[in-house]
Amino acid sequence: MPQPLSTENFQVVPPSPPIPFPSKPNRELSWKVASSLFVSFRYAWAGLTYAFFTQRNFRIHLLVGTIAIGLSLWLQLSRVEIAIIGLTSGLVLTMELLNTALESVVDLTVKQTYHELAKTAKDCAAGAVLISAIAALLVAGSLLLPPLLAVLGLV
Ligand SMILES: Nc1ncnc2c1ncn2[C@@H]1O[C@H](COP(=O)(O)OP(=O)(O)OP(=O)(O)O)[C@@H](O)[C@H]1O
Repeated sequence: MPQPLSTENFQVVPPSPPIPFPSKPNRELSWKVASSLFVSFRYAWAGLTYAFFTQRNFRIHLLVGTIAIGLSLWLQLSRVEIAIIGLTSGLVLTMELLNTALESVVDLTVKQTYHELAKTAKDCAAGAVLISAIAALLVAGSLLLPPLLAVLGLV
């Protein structure tokens, strides 16, 4: 027959106070917070122009992505195919921007000193860009290349 539960082995925990729902972001450590949506876009644009003028790889990926989207429109691929090519091109550029952001944070943290963790962070970020670029190549190879070769009369 089941024994009635005893409270002897239980610890009475007072109920914790409810966690207040944050009405404002906690950004006390930030030097500056964008005051409006328009200002946020301006900072985002500043990041994009910084990456464009300082990162050769970003410029290359932007050019290749633009060519890929232009070709997919010219070859009249389906809407889904154009969307996949657009998404993949955007992914590579996004990875490149995140890589640039992470490089800046690492440099800010360790300056010009060697640190094994700095190396891991930068190498992994570079690896992420490489993976996205390989994925983009696969997408281009399977969606763009066959119709392009057909239009050029090579198959
Ligand atoms: N502070 C550091 N400590 C240890 N290794 C570092 C440090 N800074 C850079 N490295 C090594 O040097 C490599 C190149 O660094 P860099 O800052 O040029 O990054 P990157 O990703 O190659 O740059 P980019 O994307 O501009 O080509 C890194 O991948 C990392 O292996």
